Formats: sequence, C-alpha cells, structure tokens
Amino acid sequence: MNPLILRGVRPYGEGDPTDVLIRDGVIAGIGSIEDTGADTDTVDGRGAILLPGFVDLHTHLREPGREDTETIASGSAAAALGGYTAVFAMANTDPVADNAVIVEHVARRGREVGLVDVHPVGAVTVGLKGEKLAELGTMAKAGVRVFSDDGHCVHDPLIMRRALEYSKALDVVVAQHAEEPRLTTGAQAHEGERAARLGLQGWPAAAEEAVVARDCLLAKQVNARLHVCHVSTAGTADVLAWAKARGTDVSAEVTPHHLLLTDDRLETYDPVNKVNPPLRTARDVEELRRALADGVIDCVATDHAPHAVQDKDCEWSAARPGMLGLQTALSIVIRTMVEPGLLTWRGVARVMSERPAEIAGLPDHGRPVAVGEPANLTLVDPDSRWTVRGADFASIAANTPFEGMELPGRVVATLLRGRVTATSGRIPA
Ligand SMILES: NC(=O)N[C@@H](CC(=O)O)C(=O)O
Ligand SMILES: [Zn+2]
Ligand SMILES: [Zn+2]
Repeated sequence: MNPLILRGVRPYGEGDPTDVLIRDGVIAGIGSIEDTGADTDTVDGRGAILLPGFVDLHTHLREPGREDTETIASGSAAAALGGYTAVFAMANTDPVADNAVIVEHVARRGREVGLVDVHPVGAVTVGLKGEKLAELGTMAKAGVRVFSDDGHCVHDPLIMRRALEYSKALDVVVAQHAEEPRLTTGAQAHEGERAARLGLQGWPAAAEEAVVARDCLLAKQVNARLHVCHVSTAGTADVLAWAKARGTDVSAEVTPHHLLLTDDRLETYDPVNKVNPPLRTARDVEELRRALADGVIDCVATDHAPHAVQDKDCEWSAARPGMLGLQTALSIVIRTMVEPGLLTWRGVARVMSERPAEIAGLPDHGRPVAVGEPANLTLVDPDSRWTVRGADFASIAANTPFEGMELPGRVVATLLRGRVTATSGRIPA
C-alpha cells in the first residue's frame, strides 16, 4: 500500500489546516509534509475535520437470514460511507448468533468485505428466548466482546444476574435492551396523550426505566459492567446519573433518532417512524441531548435496523419497528448536538468513537489523532449540506425517517488502517 497524505485537514476541527502522513496503516507524521515521491497517494482535505473513525456499538446487518434487507457487504458499505471503521452486528439474525459457528461466520464475512471491522455480538440467551444462558464462554473465546439479546429484553432477573457474573469473569460486556415485557405487550407507541388520541397502545417510559434501574442494582451487586442500549427517556437518564454517582460500572448509548424525533411523528401513521423503543416527547429529546453532553449517556449508537418494503409499507400495527441509521448518524449528531453548542468536535470524537471503543474494549479504534496511532480515521466536511434519499443509500433497505431532510455535514473520506474505504460518497473500486 502506498503512503497517503491527507492535505489541509484539521484534527478535531482545531487550529490551522495541516497535513497528515499515513504509512503502513499508521499515522506517521502530522505537520507540513513534503511530497514523498510518485508512489504517494493524496487526499485534498480542503480544511475538513479529521476525527478518529466512528464505532457503532449497535448495528443490525441481517445476515444470516434477511439478506433481502441488508447483508454484511451492504451494511459495511453503509458504515464506511457514514464514517464508521468498526461496527457491532447484533445477534438477532436468523439463525440467532447464539453460538461460536454463527459469530465466526459473521466475523469472517466482515473481514472478507474489509470495509469496516465487523464485530459480532453474541446472544445472551439461547435463541434470544430469555430462558437459558447461551454459551458465552465459547463465544468469548471466538472473540465476542459484547453480548446482547437486543430486540428482546433479558427480563428474568436471575438470568440477567448470571449473565452479568459470567461477563465479569470473561471480561466482556452485556448490553441490555431494557423493556419490561409485561408492560409492553401489544405496545405500538410512546404511552401518552398522543398515542391515546390516535388509538395506539402505549409503551410506558417506566417499562424502560424499571429494567435499567434493576440492572444497575444487579451490576453493582455482582460488581459487573453493564451497557444500556438505546436510552429513550428522561427518566432513564436520571436513573443512569444516580447509578453512576453511586459507583455503578454502567454505560449507555442513545440513537440519533431519539436525539431528534418526537412522537409527533405518529400523526401521519407512517410506519417508517415506528421503532423500539418508541419516539418519545420533546422533553425526553431535550434531556437525552443534555445527558449525552454531560456524559451521563456515554455514546451514540445507530440501532441501524433495515426492513423490507413489505414490512414497513403496511398498517402501523403490522409494521416492524426500526429505522436506518449508519449513513445519517453523523449529520443528526451535528444537527442535534454540535449546532446547538452542546458538543465540540472533540465531543463528537468522544461520543462516536472513543467511548464506544472503550466500552467494547477495542484497542485500535477510538484512538487519538496522533503520530504512531492506527490510521482509523474519518474526514468530515462540516459545512456541506445534503438531502437524504433512502434509495441512494448503500443499504439494501431504504427505511429512513429522515427522507427529504436537508442535513449538515458530509463524510469526505473514511480510512481503515490507512486504506480509503469511502470517499466522496462512494466506495473505491
Ligand atoms: N430498534 C428496533 O425497532 N428494531 C430492532 C431491534 C431492537 O433494536 O430492539 C430490529 O432488529 O429491527
Ligand atoms: Zn433494542
Ligand atoms: Zn437494535
């Protein structure tokens, strides 16, 4: 691989534009770089912001089982175009990733595609059924660092306790989809005045908050680490702040859609807005932004959830929950966090790269933009505007709730170990 020079870039959006030399997958120099000869590749940065490559702790790639909606190849392309260098592929595939054979297959496919590091998430329980612990040890030996029954809650407190105990011994993390199923049977939308008026059965905030509180207590009890998926309510942020203040080893993520959209989207009955947990109120959105800015919520994760047309273009109650996220996450974070002054670009690096890499224990992602560090990088043009078209995404599915919106910020290039995996909205040949 030729050496690569990024010309005129601004690490973390700070200072005057400078050059960055990348050689053998590593940042070899920062400053004014002389031309190193004919065999050097160049990217014209035009003052773009250089950040550590993004890490998504929560992606649904749908392979195996629903390759009609996303594959490891198409999802990896979407990730690279979105500025990601590592993604965690959730276990709710068909068959479920609850054993070493499936997780090894997903990891191998990810390596073959080679656009992002694809880390398989292992299921906590066999078949995501919540009844019997899966073989966490063999999956951990196969390289799994994050375990989750996402799509389902590990609702049995004894099984959750056991999972936390094992996770501690194995030095992995359990990521909980917090939803008390007894409170959400048949639920279709955030429980509140609007859902009541529209005749949609409610998903109460307490169904999330109660499980998060319980799991924080359990994690503290057994001295284990816990990660909370897709926090959606102000109350959950309160619980997390309380748990962290008393020394609980808990981390949490928020999705871009929960940082921007509210349940006023229900008015159209368009199932593109159906997601689990549901879109909440404007006050929840405001508190989630504040919690992310303050570090009560550690990071942004997309919960990228591709769905087929027939599973979304139907009546609300029959539609599957979930929305695309990989190619819009950065722009939504700029709109909701950077533009209002809640996060600097250092803050963006923290919530989209550094903290997720730390939570998952990735040694070579979320590293500083500095000499000697792995060149897993994202170059962002903060000033350019673009209009969302789901049909143009690399994802096979097109279910974006941001269709037609004009958003700030574009990924100029993504680099994985010094190799360009996306540039100007395209995957290089
Ligand atoms: N978020 C969703 O609404 N759907 C996810 C599952 C999940 O994240 O719970 C999916 O797999 O489609
Ligand atoms: Zn979930
Ligand atoms: Zn999910």
